[in-house]
Amino acid sequence: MTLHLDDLSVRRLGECRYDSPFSEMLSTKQTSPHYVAEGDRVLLEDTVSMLAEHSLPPGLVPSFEAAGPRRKIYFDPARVTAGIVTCGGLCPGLNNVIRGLVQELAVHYKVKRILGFRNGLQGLTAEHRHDTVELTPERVRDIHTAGGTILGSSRGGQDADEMVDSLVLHGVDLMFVIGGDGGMRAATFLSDTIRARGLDIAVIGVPKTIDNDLPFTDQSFGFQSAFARATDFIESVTVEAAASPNGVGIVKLMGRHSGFIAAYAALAANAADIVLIPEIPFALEGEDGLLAHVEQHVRTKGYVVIVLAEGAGQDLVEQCGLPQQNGRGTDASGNVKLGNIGELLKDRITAHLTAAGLTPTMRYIDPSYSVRSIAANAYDSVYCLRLAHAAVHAAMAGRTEAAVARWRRRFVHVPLSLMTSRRNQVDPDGDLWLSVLETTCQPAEFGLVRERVHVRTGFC
Ligand SMILES: Nc1ncnc2c1ncn2[C@@H]1O[C@H](COP(=O)(O)OP(=O)(O)O)[C@@H](O)[C@H]1O
Ligand SMILES: O=P(O)(O)OC[C@H]1O[C@](O)(COP(=O)(O)O)[C@@H](O)[C@@H]1O
Ligand SMILES: [Mg+2]
Repeated sequence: MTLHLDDLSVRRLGECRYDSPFSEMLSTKQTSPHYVAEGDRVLLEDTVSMLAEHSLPPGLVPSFEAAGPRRKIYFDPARVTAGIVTCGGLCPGLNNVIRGLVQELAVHYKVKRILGFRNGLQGLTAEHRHDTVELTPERVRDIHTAGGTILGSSRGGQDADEMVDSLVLHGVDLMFVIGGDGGMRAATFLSDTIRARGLDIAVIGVPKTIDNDLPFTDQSFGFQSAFARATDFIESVTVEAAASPNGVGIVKLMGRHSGFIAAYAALAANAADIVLIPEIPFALEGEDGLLAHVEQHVRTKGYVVIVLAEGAGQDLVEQCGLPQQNGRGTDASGNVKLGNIGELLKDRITAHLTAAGLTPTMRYIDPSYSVRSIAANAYDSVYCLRLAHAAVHAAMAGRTEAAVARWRRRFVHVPLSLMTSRRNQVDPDGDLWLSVLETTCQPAEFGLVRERVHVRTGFC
């Protein structure tokens, strides 16, 4: 993918004229080093070879604007109303982000009115727009101890004009959209309409996805909590498979198009023999196919453990799955409904091993919702809080059509257009996948020789 310098710049609503009330907290006030300097930017690329390739003067080196508090802000905090919405699938840490936004807005910027829209973007439709929740520090004090989102979430398309009408009706100046790829597209859609109507509303996205499939962010919040939980299931299935004659343990994890949860959980458990992800197609039959490898493990070790991302092997489900295993159409948000690769593998492995005289003891777990509905762990709690702080600073400083993200371990502003420009996936030629191969000792390909596509973020 090739980027231009303009792609990295974040839109500003206008000149920042107000002193930040944040300065009351910082002892050195206007000169505090905590304020972000105008020229503070975070490099897009961090390898010497990539930087050398460009050999550009510093002002032209591709970089993101650093997030954080500004001395001067765009909005007058005393007059501001903020809105918050959570969209799409659940993810550990949603409540932490809501809590962080509310606390930062109310305590440090002294924003008096913060509205939560209920049940995702549905809450911005004409029918539901009056069913909002007034959010205060007291209301959100303990919400981070629970998974899910106190605001509710949903999938499904809404009319942008109708949603912007709701923002206008409630007098919303700052809108925080906590969502995945769909939510970031919806935030773009909202921003386009706001801009077309000449309204002074900042839209800031907080990228959310347990699949870790959003680009330009080191790792999405909640991901670490989710894969830690997934690890427990791999450990249980391993114990079961190891204790059973011809044991076959299969854990199917979420990951529509990206196999990060499967890869990380498999590494953490360090017990899987085979990891299958959407990024790497595989064959069932043949001497290098998956079934032959499964049989070999059962013959030599006595059992086999497979960690499977739900989006893996979709071509196989389509070609040879039973009708009830096939995915059909799309969900309300337009996401492809996946076929059930877990059920297909269960059936095919059982048939194959039985025919080979190794009647298996099948232990198949699909823990999907139990993985993403938990509360954030300590690491993600910190991460969510800091993302929320960055989001509030960005919006108060009049940044819009942008998401806050952590890039190269710094918090930055990423234009929404970039956030939706590509999908973050496990690079089959990268070091993460190599670690999986090193740990499982599985072959790089199961019966299929992959066409090698070199994925990297280019710049011109
Ligand atoms: N291209 C789009 N334009 C406008 N709204 C969208 C678009 N894609 C998704 N949305 C909306 O964003 C919300 C969240 O999307 P969804 O795909 O369900 O979850 P996520 O944000 O977790 O990816 C849904 O209400 C959906 O209708
Ligand atoms: O919530 P649903 O509709 O059952 O969809 C399940 C999907 O949601 C996810 O958990 C996350 O998707 P989003 O974060 O994009 O909403 C996927 O891993 C999974 O495929
Ligand atoms: Mg999504």
